[in-house]
Amino acid sequence: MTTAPGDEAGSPDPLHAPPTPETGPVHLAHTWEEARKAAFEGATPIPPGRVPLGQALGRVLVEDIAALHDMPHYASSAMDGWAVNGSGPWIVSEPGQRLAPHQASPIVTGGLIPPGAKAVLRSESAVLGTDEDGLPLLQTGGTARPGEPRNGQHIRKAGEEAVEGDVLVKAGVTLNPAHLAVAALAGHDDLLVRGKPVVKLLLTGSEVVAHGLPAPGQVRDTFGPQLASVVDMLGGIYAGQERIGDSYPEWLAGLEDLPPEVPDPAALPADVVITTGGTGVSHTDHLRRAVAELGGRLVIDGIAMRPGHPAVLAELPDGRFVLGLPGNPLAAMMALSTVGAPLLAALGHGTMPPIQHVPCGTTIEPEPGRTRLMPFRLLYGMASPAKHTGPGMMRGLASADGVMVVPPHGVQLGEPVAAFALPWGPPLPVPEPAGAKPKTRAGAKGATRTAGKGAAKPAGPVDWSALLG
Ligand SMILES: Nc1nc2c(c(=O)[nH]1)N[C@H]1C(S)=C(S)[C@@H](COP(=O)(O)OP(=O)(O)OC[C@H]3O[C@@H](n4cnc5c(N)ncnc54)[C@H](O)[C@@H]3O)O[C@H]1N2
Ligand code: MOO
Repeated sequence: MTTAPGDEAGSPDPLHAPPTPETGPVHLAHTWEEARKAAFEGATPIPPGRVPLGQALGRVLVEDIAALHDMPHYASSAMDGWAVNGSGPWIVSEPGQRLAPHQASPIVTGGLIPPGAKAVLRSESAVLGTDEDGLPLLQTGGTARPGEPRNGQHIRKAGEEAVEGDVLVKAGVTLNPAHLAVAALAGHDDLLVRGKPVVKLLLTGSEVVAHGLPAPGQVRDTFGPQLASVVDMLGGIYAGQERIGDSYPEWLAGLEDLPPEVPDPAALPADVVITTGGTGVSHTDHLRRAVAELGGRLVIDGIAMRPGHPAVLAELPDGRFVLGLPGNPLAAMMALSTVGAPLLAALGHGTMPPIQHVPCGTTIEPEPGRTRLMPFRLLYGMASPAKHTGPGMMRGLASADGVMVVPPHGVQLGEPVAAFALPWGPPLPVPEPAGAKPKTRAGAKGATRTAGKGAAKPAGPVDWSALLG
């Protein structure tokens, strides 16, 4: 928690103040664009690794899945009934033994076909009686059709699905549940998949409570409920969270990644640790000091943007990245979009998250020296800044269609402004090239009819909800 006076309303502070001749230039190492680039270029794609089948869903396969044995690997019965050799009647012998001609033995579905067996007679097509010596004798009967059982009937032959070495799934696919089942049938316990960053969360702040209504001085945690899913949407593997207070030893231990007292073989080592809070300059903000004590280096130390300017990206000597998000909820999500999204994309073999342009629905005044990230709602195809977007708020982002990247020199009404989609939201609309004709399908159900030259009525009812903020 930052105990120095906050900057909720944009009051002067050492980092936000514009440069003056007295103070000299404010040093925020990176512009918004530079920070994205530094995060993307500072990370190398994680090499492929083997993961157990239970953790392979959604991963990209790097090595073909080939059958490690014939599938099925033994001949088995497809029915409950009798394994038989030759035509009936059959003398009944012990299960599993070699069958001589005119011998049969009981078998269940999936059971190993005994040597000598030529077919399986379903139990409902068989009648078990006795011969004149009182010994068990099997005959066809019941529902048996003429000629039943034919040679090979109801026997699943070994190798009828695949023979050893057959390629079942080609490298490059994104693994679905059926692929995992095939891999199991083929005898695999794990698969070689493309690297993907494992992310752990370190949520800090002794004032943060995870349940119920917080007392004055406490805040309800906004990160626990959302960050795991956002990490997943950004291409990471969420691997758990730890909550700590504001003391330096807790920070140090939280970042140290000491092996647990009881080792957990299923635990994944983190590639990225995302911390929340503690990026400020008060006596309770320990991120930079802990990184320094662990021998880490700062890749990004502050970004000329708002909100989210104190964001930090560091790399520890063991190769883990530490992404320090500011404690203010909206600031944290903007820092995550700016630094976390490119970082996770690069580690996971992805491309730089795209930036598009949307027409700005209002004029936004210049604010020299920093980029502003403004959640917006689309209103008649124009980006209109959402309300309730203070650094500590989430209401505006919760109703937003995307985030505008407003350059320091501002934007004019109608001018295209850079923007990005939200990880959980639909893609931003692609603007139609100037002069493009509206698409119509002649005779299509519900197609808009043009009334006169080029005039088109809106296709559906007008959505006024964006006006409500
Ligand atoms: N003297 C200065 N003070 C501050 C500056 C500055 O430049 N000079 N920058 C302000 C800005 S901007 C931000 S952003 C914050 C960064 O603060 P920290 O990263 O150190 O975070 P904390 O101080 O721990 O918390 C800030 C704020 O966020 C609340 N918080 C923390 N965790 C959670 C959570 N899990 N869920 C909801 N809210 C959380 C915390 O209670 C504080 O209100 O520094 C400013 N100050
Ligand atoms: O407002 Mo701070 O800019 O929350 O990052």
